[in-house]
Amino acid sequence: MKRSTGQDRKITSNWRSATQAVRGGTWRSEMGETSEAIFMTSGYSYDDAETPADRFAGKIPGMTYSRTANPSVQMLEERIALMEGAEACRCQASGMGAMSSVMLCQLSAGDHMVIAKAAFGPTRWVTDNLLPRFGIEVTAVDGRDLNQWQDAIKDNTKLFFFETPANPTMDLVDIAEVSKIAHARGIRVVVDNAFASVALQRPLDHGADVVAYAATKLMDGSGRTLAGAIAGDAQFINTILHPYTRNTGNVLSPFNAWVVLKGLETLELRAKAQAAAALDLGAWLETRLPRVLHPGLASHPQHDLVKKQMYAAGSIFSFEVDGGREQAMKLLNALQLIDISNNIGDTKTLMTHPASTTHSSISPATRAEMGVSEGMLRISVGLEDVQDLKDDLDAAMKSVGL
Ligand SMILES: N[C@@H](CCOC(=O)CCC(=O)O)C(=O)O
Repeated sequence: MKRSTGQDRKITSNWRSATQAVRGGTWRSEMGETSEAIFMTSGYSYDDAETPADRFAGKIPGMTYSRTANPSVQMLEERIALMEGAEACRCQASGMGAMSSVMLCQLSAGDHMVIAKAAFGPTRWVTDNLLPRFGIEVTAVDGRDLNQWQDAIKDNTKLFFFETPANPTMDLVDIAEVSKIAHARGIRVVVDNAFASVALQRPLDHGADVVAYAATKLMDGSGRTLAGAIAGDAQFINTILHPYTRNTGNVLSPFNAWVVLKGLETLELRAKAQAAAALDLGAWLETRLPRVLHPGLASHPQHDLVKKQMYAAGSIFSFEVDGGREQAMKLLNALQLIDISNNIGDTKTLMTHPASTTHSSISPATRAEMGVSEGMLRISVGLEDVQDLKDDLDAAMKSVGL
């Protein structure tokens, strides 16, 4: 591959996904390094005074300051855009940096947005507490019900936002149908795709306008760094999102961008292997517990939607124990191998009690409304041998009478 081949869309858009994940976006320095370079610099220097003036004026391309652009971050942005089938991408400092930016960059006082009520706790904190402070109205709907999306639309509705699968209820949203409803009224559709990842679901292919990520999760894949990303059409990314992030400073560090670049190289292998392990574990757990919420299982009410919009149901699922918070905590405490951890998308299997961790920032009433019960546990399946995970869960469940 030549030095700038990875940045040439005429070439890279013809590559298949595995090739894009390994080589897309790569821009080599004059040293010809094979691994992407980490440009740990905040600023840039110029050979003459006219060059920065021309770059700031947009007359010539080039870096000016790492809050605006950085070569390592730009390589990651191009790779993600390519993999998503998007025209452009901008990275953010964290997943919630991405979610808050994608809302705040396009909404103004007097606007209205609709969110699927089953969502990550801090996302609901932003929509329920922060946006109303700036005069932005939010309606939360059951994302599974197309009529509720339709009925929630007002003359000032600008944005539909949803997670699919949703954290941690595993509700799915029909991306194509909800996008049709939105587009009929000129509403932009943003999908938080962190639970699936681009390896298992490409929301833009199904009609969504923008895809947003905690790249912290499966994109990094080894639980090393916080990162966020937003991909979509060039007009939105470059003229609506970028001025917002450039001037408010929610940007990714070059080192963290490099970590995610390396993670993307193995994303497809990991996502598929972890999804297969999660399905195996979910089917086994279903023989032991009354309620396993896994869209890949035939028992999930939206199982058919997986076939329509996902390659596989993903590596994360939830289940419930009858004994509420007390029994859920005891089960976690009895684990020997699986980590008690409120994160997802790691090669290590992680389990958490959402009501007391990832969804603790929202009220008990909102949690109940979205279906996050006190007895719910969420598992993010890693790359260990599935039998070892079953043995660990089996012992823990027996110790709490399950
Ligand atoms: N999306 C992840 C991130 C876990 O984040 C936290 O546990 C922090 C929650 C907070 O800020 O309130 C997940 O769901 O695991």
